[in-house]
Amino acid sequence: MNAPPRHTASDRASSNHVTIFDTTLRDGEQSPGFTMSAAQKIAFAHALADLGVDVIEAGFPNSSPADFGAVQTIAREVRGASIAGLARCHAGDIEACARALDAAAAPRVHVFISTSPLHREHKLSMSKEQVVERAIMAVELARRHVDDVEFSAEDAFRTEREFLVEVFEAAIAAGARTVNVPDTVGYATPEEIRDLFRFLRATVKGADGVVFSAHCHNDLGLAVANSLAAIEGGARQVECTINGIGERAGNAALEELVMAMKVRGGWYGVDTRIDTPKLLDTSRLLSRITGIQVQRNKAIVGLNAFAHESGIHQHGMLKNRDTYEIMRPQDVGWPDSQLVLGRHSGRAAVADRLRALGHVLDDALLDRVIADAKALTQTQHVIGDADLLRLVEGERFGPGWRIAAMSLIDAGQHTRAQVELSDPHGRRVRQDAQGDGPVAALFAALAQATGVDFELESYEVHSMGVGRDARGEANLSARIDGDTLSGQGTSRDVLEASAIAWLDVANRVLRAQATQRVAATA
Ligand SMILES: CC(=O)SCCNC(=O)CCNC(=O)[C@H](O)C(C)(C)COP(=O)(O)OP(=O)(O)OC[C@H]1O[C@@H](n2cnc3c(N)ncnc32)[C@H](O)[C@@H]1OP(=O)(O)O
Ligand SMILES: CC(C)C(=O)C(=O)O
Ligand SMILES: [Mg+2]
Repeated sequence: MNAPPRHTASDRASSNHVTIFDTTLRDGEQSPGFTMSAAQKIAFAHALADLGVDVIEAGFPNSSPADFGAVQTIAREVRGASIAGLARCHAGDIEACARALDAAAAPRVHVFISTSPLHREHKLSMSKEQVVERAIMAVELARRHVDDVEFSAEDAFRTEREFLVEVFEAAIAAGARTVNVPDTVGYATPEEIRDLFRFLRATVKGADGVVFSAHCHNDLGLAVANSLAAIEGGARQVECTINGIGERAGNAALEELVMAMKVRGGWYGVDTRIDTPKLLDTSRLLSRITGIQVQRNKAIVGLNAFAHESGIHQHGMLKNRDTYEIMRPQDVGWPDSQLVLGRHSGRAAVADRLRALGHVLDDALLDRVIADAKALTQTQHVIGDADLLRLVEGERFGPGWRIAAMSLIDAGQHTRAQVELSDPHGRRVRQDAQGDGPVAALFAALAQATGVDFELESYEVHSMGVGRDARGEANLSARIDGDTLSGQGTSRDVLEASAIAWLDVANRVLRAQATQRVAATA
């Protein structure tokens, strides 16, 4: 214990480095739906250290034996970041916190007490004098165990300014190195927060020797904006969480704060140690652990953060990415931006995607494929590569056989499939066949109906799209006359997607046969 901190508090207070204090495992974990097991907390703490956060608030050790154990293991195993534990201004909490942090290379005890009139009167039943006494007791006791002590004035934003100054001065005199100014209920606006930090830094005795920290909640959706305003006001630590999880509407989202500081570095003039290309993986790890996904339009890590569907934006992106992107997707861990083809897409994006798939179409053919694609968006939201290729082949060579109807009947050890196919000339063919399972029965019926048969080299089905628009995509390939032909199909029903993929191959075989016949008679 008592290992010297890597930088003194006054170094950090005056530098342009903003300390990233991650509280995903404490404020995040204490909110409904985000409780984690000890093993999950430990795995996530390693990911946070890898990401480059400066302080990991690992939990509230006196809240339960499980949290004590998790904080203790994190303190023993995780290196590269300070490990903090939370404690009330309560001797038992502080002793437990110090014990849990015993093996940490850089331990921090974080003590807190409410200072606002509302909390003093209704929650703590304490006078101002009692709150100050408790704060001093707690910081002094924590300092007997560790050098690095943080003091938080819970509900600071709704506290009388002169009393806040008094409490912080007492905490600093007792040995606190970081003083945290939480907007516990997310009530502040950016202008007010900036002003409060400027006031505190100018007024509190000993302010130059400590780091001022912001801890903003998101009840009005202002947590990130308020944290950035606090930095403008002189805060040099921000408390935040991955994906913005935390009490009620959450805390400031780490990934948003860090990227705002990076992308708008010229404005804020500060930096962090975060290895930003790891942001997406860290966010996804948290989603896997908690089972809660971020919304598609979430900044930085949502599925739409670098996806463009509308034609005007896609056209701009293809000319110069800066038209519609303020950062590179790779800077936060995405492989690239995505131009999604859908109802709002235009010619430039369709032509570009087709070029990437090896098809350069003349204007007339491209117009027809675009019209077909727009028609397809009546029944599906997203046009995948398989859809686009089938539309091109359909326009070039005629659409070939299509599924008009299909059904499957479980007949004990076998399955019977019945298919009805149609073609653009009005021909219809109906066939049924038996197989070991639904896929075998279906493919046998298709082979008999079309007169084309082949052995599959590969066959796989996976999902594409999400929610109401989730679809199955089937991909298969077959070796025919020395060539490998592949077929793709999409549908809400994976068996129908498989049948479409099978017919995709059969139609190519039939077209090739027709072309050979024409050549032979010419
Ligand atoms: C803004 C925040 O995020 S604060 C952190 C919130 N996190 C949590 O509460 C998660 C962990 N909490 C717990 O596991 C439990 O609440 C415990 C173990 C801390 C306490 O449990 P209990 O002893 O059953 O008390 P309970 O939760 O009902 O009430 C809290 C008590 O702490 C007191 N208290 C609250 N904050 C503080 C504080 N900062 N310093 C001193 N005492 C405090 C309350 O006045 C109340 O005291 P009382 O029991 O004498 O009335
Ligand atoms: C414990 C403190 C820092 C807190 O989480 C809050 O005030 O929101
Ligand atoms: Mg909080």
